[in-house]
Amino acid sequence: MSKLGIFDVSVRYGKVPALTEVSFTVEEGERLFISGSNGAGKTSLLKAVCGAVSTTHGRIEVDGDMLTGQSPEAIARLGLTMVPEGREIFGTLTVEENLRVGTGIRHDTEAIETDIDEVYQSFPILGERRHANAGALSGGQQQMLAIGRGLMTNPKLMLVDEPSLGLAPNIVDQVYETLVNLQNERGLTLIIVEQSSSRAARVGGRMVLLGGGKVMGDGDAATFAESDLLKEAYFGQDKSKDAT
Ligand SMILES: Nc1ncnc2c1ncn2[C@@H]1O[C@H](COP(=O)(O)OP(=O)(O)OP(=O)(O)O)[C@@H](O)[C@H]1O
Repeated sequence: MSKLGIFDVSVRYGKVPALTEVSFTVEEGERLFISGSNGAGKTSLLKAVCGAVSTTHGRIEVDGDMLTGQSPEAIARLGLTMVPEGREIFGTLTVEENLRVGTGIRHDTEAIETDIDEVYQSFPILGERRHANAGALSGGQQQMLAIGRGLMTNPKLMLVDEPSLGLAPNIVDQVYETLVNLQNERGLTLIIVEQSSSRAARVGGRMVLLGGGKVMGDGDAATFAESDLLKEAYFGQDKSKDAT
């Protein structure tokens, strides 16, 4: 089970408000896109859920368990994992070494091997290149590796920060196909930061639109992609530009 509840959450960096009283819930197995312009608070929201930044107000719960105030490790043990923006893989380590990063504290040696095999089943190319340095992989393969590493904790809820960043559109298609397949196979709840509303609309799902650290809209991604609200969130009152 992994119902996520975000209630009146605020985050500040010193005097800079990043999120102001953000509230919404996410159902088990749902696919939710977080969208909004640069600086809207998307990454801060993911980090708050994972415990990587402290909240200054409000609470975050998963299945009624309070996440607020817990360490990132404790939150990961509850079944949440974050795939960071920029992927943060270790280029000088091999693909397999990257998957093993973070398993050092686990004692279930057999389960680790099973988890690695399952990642290779989901991403055959990673299995083929398991002994290659991760830095030698293409951008798309590195994104797959970052997602694969996230799977090593057997998450119920995966938060993915801008998986399309820096990738060619056809590679982005592949990354999303993989994410959707993983979701269908594992019953994952997915929360994905995606700046392109047209991309979110094509993949399909719900969208929470952030603007200036606040929720500006919450609804079907395809409906939002057509709406003025989206342009307002990206460009204030200037609706002449394209937010796609
Ligand atoms: N470590 C930090 N220190 C100070 N201010 C920060 C820090 N991280 C983010 N901010 C500020 O908090 C606000 C929200 O930033 P955040 O990165 O969450 O937005 P975002 O929607 O993810 O933006 P982007 O699309 O550019 O990644 C911005 O005003 C940003 O400048």
